[in-house]
Amino acid sequence: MRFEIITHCGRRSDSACRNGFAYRYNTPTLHTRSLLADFRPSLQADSLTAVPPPQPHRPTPQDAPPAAADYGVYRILDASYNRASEGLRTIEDYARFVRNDPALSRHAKQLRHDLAAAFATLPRQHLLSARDTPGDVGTTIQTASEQIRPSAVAVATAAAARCQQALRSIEEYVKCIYPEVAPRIEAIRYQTYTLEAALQGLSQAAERLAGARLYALIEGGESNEALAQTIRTLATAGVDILQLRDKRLDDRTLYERTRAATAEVAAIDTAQRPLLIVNDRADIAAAAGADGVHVGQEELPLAAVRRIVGPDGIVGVSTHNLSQAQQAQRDGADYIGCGPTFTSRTKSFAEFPGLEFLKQVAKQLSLPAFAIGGIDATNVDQVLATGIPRVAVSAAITAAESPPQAAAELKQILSKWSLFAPRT
Ligand SMILES: Cc1ncc(COP(=O)(O)OP(=O)(O)O)c(N)n1
Ligand SMILES: Cc1nc(C(=O)O)sc1CCOP(=O)(O)O
Ligand SMILES: [Mg+2]
Repeated sequence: MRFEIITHCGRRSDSACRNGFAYRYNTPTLHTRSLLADFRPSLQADSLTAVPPPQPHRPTPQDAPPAAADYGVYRILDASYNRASEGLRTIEDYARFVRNDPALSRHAKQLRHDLAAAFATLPRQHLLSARDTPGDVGTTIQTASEQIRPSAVAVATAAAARCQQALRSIEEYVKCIYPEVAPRIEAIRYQTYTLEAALQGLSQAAERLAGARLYALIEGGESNEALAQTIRTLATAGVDILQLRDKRLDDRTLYERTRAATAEVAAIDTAQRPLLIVNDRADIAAAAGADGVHVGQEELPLAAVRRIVGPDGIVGVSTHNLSQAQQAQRDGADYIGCGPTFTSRTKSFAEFPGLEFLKQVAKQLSLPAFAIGGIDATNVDQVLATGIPRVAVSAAITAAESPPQAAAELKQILSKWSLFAPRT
């Protein structure tokens, strides 16, 4: 992604930009947030929008009672300020309580404070005295779309749009009385576009993970086309996450298989598109454009993996006891594998934490947890009874006479259970 610092907006008079920098991102991408993190050191410590610190409000001729002609402008500024602040708070709540994302939360909170600082330079008593909620003809105007909010991210996205509109209104009308405030509002408005891009981009992968029940581990197959065919049939059968796990392949072949798998998954209709995870290799996952990587207790630590796949990459961690599961959650894993549960045809183990471990995880952890190890349609009910509604399997599907049929049967059993069973 490329972005530019605009110090003199050619299309507007110098005065409009004299005091402020506007940061405009040309092509917001999923990595906007990580770039912003890189860019932040050059911004003022206490603000995301590089603007002069708020000057204390000094009496000016404007502090005389507002001229009748300005009364309506103060009403607009007061209402739009409240709308923008409420919108930023709504985004912050989503980032903090739904996404558990500290950077996104901090970004929204800082913009709310930047907006308050910009308004601190306006005479507050004029804004309050112009407020006339009972006389506001707009309070009863409702549209049908305002009542439709299908998901938490839809709420946050609608809040971002409302916030941008309110900030644009402030930016234009404040020029009537305090033109020097307009560039500060413009800089905040551009930051809300970055927020909106991050909400959109991050939530799609996170929401698909949150809704995932059936996770299949597959090998690289004999060719890219054979792998693509496997991906198509398992996605159609309802597999939510595909993990490319093939210890036989050299790096070059694993990379090529992952590239082919990434392209195949991208061509699948959104409603049936599985997440694509690479086993062990964060470098290959990142280089090939997969959705993420799965690492065991002996692979790179999560912090190192996160640096490779970036803040938007999905990172799963294998866990074999409650302590490892709790540590993975503390480290910021997006999901965990919990096993081995039963004897596996794919990998041998000396110890089996089994169903007891699953019960502990179901009671004490909040991130998505996939039971793994020897699970198939004959014993999956025992897993579900522990309170874990998600499973990761290999042989139950790949060694079945009809892998898509085995996948569909497992998915049908899993779909009967809520993903968010109450913790007993
Ligand atoms: C979903 C899921 N859970 C656990 C594992 C096991 O990963 P790991 O311990 O790294 O062992 P290998 O798969 O590398 O043999 C997994 N791959 N996926
Ligand atoms: C790769 C792997 N890891 C496990 C763990 O417990 O960490 S169990 C396992 C094998 C999963 O294959 P199947 O479904 O055929 O048993
Ligand atoms: Mg591994």
